Amino acid sequence: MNPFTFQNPVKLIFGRGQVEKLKEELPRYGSKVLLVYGGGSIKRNGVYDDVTRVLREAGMEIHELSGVEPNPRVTTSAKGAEICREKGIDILLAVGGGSVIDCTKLIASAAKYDGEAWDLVTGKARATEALPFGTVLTIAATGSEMNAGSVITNVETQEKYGWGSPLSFPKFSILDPAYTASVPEDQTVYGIVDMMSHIFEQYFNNAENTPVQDEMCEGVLRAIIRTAPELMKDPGNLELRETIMYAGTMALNKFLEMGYQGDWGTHGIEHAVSAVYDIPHAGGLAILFPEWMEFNVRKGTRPERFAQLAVNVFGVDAEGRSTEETALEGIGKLREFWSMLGAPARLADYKIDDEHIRLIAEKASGGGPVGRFAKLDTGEVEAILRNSL
Ligand SMILES: NC(=O)c1ccc[n+]([C@@H]2O[C@H](COP(=O)([O-])OP(=O)(O)OC[C@H]3O[C@@H](n4cnc5c(N)ncnc54)[C@H](O)[C@@H]3O)[C@@H](O)[C@H]2O)c1
Repeated sequence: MNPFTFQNPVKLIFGRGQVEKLKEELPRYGSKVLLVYGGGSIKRNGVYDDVTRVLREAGMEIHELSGVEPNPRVTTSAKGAEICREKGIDILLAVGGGSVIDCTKLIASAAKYDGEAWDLVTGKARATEALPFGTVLTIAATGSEMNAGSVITNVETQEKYGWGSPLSFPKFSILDPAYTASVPEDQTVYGIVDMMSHIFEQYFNNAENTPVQDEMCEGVLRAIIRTAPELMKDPGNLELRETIMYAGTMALNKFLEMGYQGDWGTHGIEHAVSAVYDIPHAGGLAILFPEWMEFNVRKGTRPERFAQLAVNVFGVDAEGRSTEETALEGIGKLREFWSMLGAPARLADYKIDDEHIRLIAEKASGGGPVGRFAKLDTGEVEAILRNSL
């Protein structure tokens, strides 16, 4: 293990009916709340009514920012920051998925920053102050509800970057599995792909002596793999929703990533793809991850790590197989699993051809090699993208 310091200050409030806890949590920070949400799914499934009722009962003055896009735009965060300054907002409440939460994280810091919100995303400036914010999660996927990361798109420059700061942890997050029951089938699948991808990013690391971390990653993956097919058959089952919701949070609240740093290269490549083509983040990951894995196994980048995943998570029998064969068998099982759920497998599924592949590879590797476990150069990223067409 590498030396590490771990801190996660998010108060996690999990379970049915827990939205009532907003009454205790919000007034700690003041009385003016900016409710941030997306395209309106929360109005159709009753979450908006629940939340606004509790806010009224708590005596909060409610302001709203709606229309946060999937793959949230920097312009929307800038607009939110403006509202915060104009109205003297005390606390933000994100009600939605990763997109709404990520947008809210940037609003919180941009509201206290005297410059362009995009500066905070590119690293040109660092947040030194931020408004507090809480979340009510409505889709199991990103883990944004319990981490300090945020992914923001600049449509004008065709850039999409992850950023974060110690100030962008939510003060609290309320997770009611019943709120995820209305998530449509395709988004449920994307969420499952996303959380599995987060674990893969962490699992592929170069630290030594990480048996506890390995078993934790493998255990969460096995639970997801057991639960997801049942959930696809029975989407209203709240016990299955609960398992998947908890798994999504555990996959990226950094409890799995102590003592090492994960690869995170595939996320970098996907962000470059979805900055150029506005595709769902996890749809891109479902296509790219197996190709990233296969590329590295064939290149000889620690194939034993991929073989360990194959055996311990996908139940591949290593008997009579070489390490490489075991690893490739596991990747085949991952492809089968995601296809069985209905995830896309090729960039062509999104009508993406080779026109901008070089540009995407350059965007992904602009700041140097991509990934930590496997440091890929632009040519190698381009090869993975071409294998994904
Ligand atoms: N901050 C992080 O740690 C992190 C990690 C991974 C990805 N991301 C980013 O998060 C974004 C994706 O977030 P996401 O996967 O949570 O999805 P999302 O927030 O984009 O939501 C996906 C879709 O599901 C709908 N939806 C959400 N809840 C619903 C419900 N209860 N019922 C019906 N429809 C519902 C939304 O309206 C939206 O159309 C991407 O921009 C991605 O890059 C962030």
